[in-house]
Amino acid sequence: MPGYIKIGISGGTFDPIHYGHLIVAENIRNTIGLDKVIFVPTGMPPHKKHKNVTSPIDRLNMVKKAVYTNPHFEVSSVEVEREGYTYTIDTVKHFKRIYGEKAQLYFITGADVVKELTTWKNFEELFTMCKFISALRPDYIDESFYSEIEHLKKQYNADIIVANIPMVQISSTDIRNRIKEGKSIKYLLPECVEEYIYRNNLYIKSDR
Ligand SMILES: Nc1ncnc2c1ncn2[C@@H]1O[C@H](COP(=O)(O)OP(=O)(O)OP(=O)(O)O)[C@@H](O)[C@H]1O
Ligand SMILES: O=C(O)c1ccc[n+]([C@@H]2O[C@H](COP(=O)([O-])O)[C@@H](O)[C@H]2O)c1
Repeated sequence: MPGYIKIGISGGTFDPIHYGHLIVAENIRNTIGLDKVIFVPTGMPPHKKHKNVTSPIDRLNMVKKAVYTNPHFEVSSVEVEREGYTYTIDTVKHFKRIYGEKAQLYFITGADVVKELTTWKNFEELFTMCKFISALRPDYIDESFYSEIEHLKKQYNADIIVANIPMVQISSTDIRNRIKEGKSIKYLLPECVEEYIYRNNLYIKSDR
């Protein structure tokens, strides 16, 4: 259909962004034929109320640096700029307003997030507004993952695709722990992000 574009939205805390996020987004872009992927760092994530998350501005800066060299990747500060807790339903409505009916939105998640989708604000309405694509993730794939996908499809008519792409064993938690323990984080995230972390003394005293 002429003028019809496919947009991926990669939402995350990105504390920090790493090659897992980037490799998954690029592979999904290729597999699904997305025109672009917009990375949306969370502002105040409601599900991490009790955790000590790095400032939104530092997380946004790291995402900007990480995606800079990919012409198909963009960054949106819409959640970082929003007052109060940030919810995906508001973000998807924001992109619907911008791109209108000419776009199909695909929200990209990892397998760990799939099991939490029914706890999200207005998730039933969200399922009517965008498709979901889940990347497999080591340690999160078992019988219950696939039965949850079937449940979401059957019960809520969710359009949710499991991406057939290689798994990447990298997490932000592991990166933060390595920094705290004085270990190397080389090859887990782009060098420009690594430099940003050390220049700004991030995660050295992380209590997560
Ligand atoms: N290695 C990975 N493979 C597939 N999906 C991933 C991977 N890392 C993160 N994701 C997905 O990216 C989104 C944002 O993740 P997030 O920024 O919380 O990273 P994380 O590595 O899971 O962080 P943390 O270890 O702090 O929980 C989530 O949907 C998550 O499932
Ligand atoms: O909208 C919600 O209620 C909601 C609840 C929990 C998580 N999310 C979104 O899920 C995405 C991944 O979150 P996280 O914690 O795995 O980085 C991120 O974009 C969050 O805003 C959204």
